[in-house]
Amino acid sequence: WRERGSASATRQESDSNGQTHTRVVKKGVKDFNFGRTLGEGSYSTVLAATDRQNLKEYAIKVLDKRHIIKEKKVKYVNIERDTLNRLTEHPGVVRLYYTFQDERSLYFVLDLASGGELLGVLKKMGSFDVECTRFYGAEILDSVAYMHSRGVIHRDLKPENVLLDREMHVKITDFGTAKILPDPQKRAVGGDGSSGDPMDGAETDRAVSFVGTAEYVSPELLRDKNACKASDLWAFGCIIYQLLAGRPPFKAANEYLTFQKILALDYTFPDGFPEVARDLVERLLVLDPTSRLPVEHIRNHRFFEGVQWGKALWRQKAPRLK
Ligand SMILES: NC(=O)c1nn(CC2CCNCC2)c2c1CCc1cnc(N=C3C=CCC=C3)nc1-2
Repeated sequence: WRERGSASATRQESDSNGQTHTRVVKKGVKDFNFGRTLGEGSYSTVLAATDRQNLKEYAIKVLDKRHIIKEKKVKYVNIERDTLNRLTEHPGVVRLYYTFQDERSLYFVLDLASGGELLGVLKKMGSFDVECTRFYGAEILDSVAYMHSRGVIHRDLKPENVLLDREMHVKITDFGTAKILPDPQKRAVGGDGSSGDPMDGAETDRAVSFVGTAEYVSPELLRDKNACKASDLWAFGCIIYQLLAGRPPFKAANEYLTFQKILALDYTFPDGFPEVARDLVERLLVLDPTSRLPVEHIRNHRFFEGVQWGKALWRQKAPRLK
């Protein structure tokens, strides 16, 4: 399994002539103290870990090689690693520092988000007010816009995958089901490396083997197996609704009934749902992905009036959750 990621440690060594050389040393399991389990997947476990040399804390995703091969998931593991290697320059995305392996497992050394899941905080609060929804909505949107600009569709955006760091800023995770778009430079597109086309990434000719989490799945994925950038914006609309209402817009007794509600756009706003947010959600929860509000128009929507986008957003103090 070819490894990627920057060298993780260096050591100064002198040779017989007294010459000092810098040796690149790959870290390994013995360099970490492993702590609590943060999450479990069908072929991976995520553990909190501390680097014994510099005491830095990480989340280390341990993937069982035998299980990956048996479950035919090698492609997904490579997609996840390649996706994470593309998304290294944004504060809102969990960063992959480096990987290493041993006989049995692969190890992804990742940012630790010690604040847990946004969903956990939402459950404690019941629902967020407009100010908190605006802040967390802005950080999620900024992170999704960055992913899309790097040719990545998340495809399973949901409050469980929106983590919080120590300062309660957003860290989006779980790219195991992400989709990497063909390099737009190879197609006639605009200069910023992103086609800007909401249908970018639509899989029209190949069967899509993955469907996200029922409550946040887009109608196009259910109807035509099309996963495109606009599918992440549908999930974003569901998240904005859920932060303010305390529940997702489409939820039924089982997955099949939830899918029927999505395809029929069968949802209502609770009394007291803020008008300005309602207008934004109504422009995102649109059945036709090409008619959904694109990222730049979302940023300029009056719901986000006063938000300082870019670095300033990530430098400000997260609002006290009340
Ligand atoms: N699948 C992953 O890559 C992954 N899974 N987790 C834990 C999951 C728990 C269920 N909801 C989705 C995330 C992580 C990561 C990346 C790296 C990562 C970094 N920090 C945390 N932190 C947590 C802290 C408290 C509770 C859960 C997660 N978790 C992860």
